[in-house]
Amino acid sequence: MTHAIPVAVLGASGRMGSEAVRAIEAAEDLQLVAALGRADSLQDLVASGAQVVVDLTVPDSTEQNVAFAVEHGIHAVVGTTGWDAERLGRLGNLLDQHPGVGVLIAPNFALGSVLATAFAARAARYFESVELIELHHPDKVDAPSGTAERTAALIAEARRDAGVPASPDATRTARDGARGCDIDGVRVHSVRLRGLVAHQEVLFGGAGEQLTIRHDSFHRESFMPGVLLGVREVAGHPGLTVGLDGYLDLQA
Ligand SMILES: NC(=O)C1=CN([C@@H]2O[C@H](COP(=O)(O)OP(=O)(O)OC[C@H]3O[C@@H](n4cnc5c(N)ncnc54)[C@H](OP(=O)(O)O)[C@@H]3O)[C@@H](O)[C@H]2O)C=CC1
Ligand SMILES: O=C(O)C1=N[C@H](C(=O)O)C[C@H](O)C1
Repeated sequence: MTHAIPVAVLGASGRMGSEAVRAIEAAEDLQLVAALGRADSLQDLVASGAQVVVDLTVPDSTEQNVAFAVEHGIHAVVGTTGWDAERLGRLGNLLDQHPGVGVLIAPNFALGSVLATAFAARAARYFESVELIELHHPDKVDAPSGTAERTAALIAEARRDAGVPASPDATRTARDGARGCDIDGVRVHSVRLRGLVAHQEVLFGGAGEQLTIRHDSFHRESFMPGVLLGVREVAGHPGLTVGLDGYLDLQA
């Protein structure tokens, strides 16, 4: 049998990090070599001998964590939000200087969510109107969700490519926030509610019809197969990959 991949988790005591620690410990082909939090030094990553780090921390720290990993030749699987175009650009440049290293930035590790986003991008050109609602637990620190940012961007790109005009909207007066935020012309509404985990609806409207593409994560175990897939695959995908779909064959 081949050796187990040594893996470190950053943000190991958080909601996602603790779930990832359990999943990695239960996987025979992976070995958890470090479970680190805010108080630990990133040097512990190097000392642990990790080949792959899973970053499940906070938007404020993820960029420096991943840069450190790349500079030390450690592949990174990143679920943390906050990776806007500027940060991705800087990471791409850094990876150019470390050509053997792979980084996966996965806005959502749940297979159903990855599929829902792909379906939404596919449907985007066929409807006059589109809006998006994301719904999460109230302990989430960022809004809108990273998944919503990515879904909206892909929908906008598909509509632009197909020459679809902006969604109709006659609103002339509105309270702040009433129409959500605007991501590339797609309105995104964020709900924070105790009892929820992670949910998203993409609403498409055409004359006399509506298509809703909804995904629900009821438990964080839904993200674990994607985390494990990322850990197993990242070394084989040098450079930057955005979206778990980059490791899946969604055309099949
Ligand atoms: N891609 C996906 O499928 C998913 C992504 N997420 C994203 O993952 C991130 C984490 O979410 P969640 O687990 O709910 O958040 P939590 O707040 O529960 O966990 C974050 C953890 O990171 C730790 N942390 C903060 N700063 C650092 C640092 N500099 N170095 C190491 N650890 C640090 C925190 O420690 P302390 O408590 O000491 O502050 C905390 O334990 C979010 O961005 C979220 O949006 C969440 C679910 C799924
Ligand atoms: O904070 C969360 O919980 C989640 N964060 C990610 C996001 O912002 O999209 C993924 C999932 O929605 C859960």
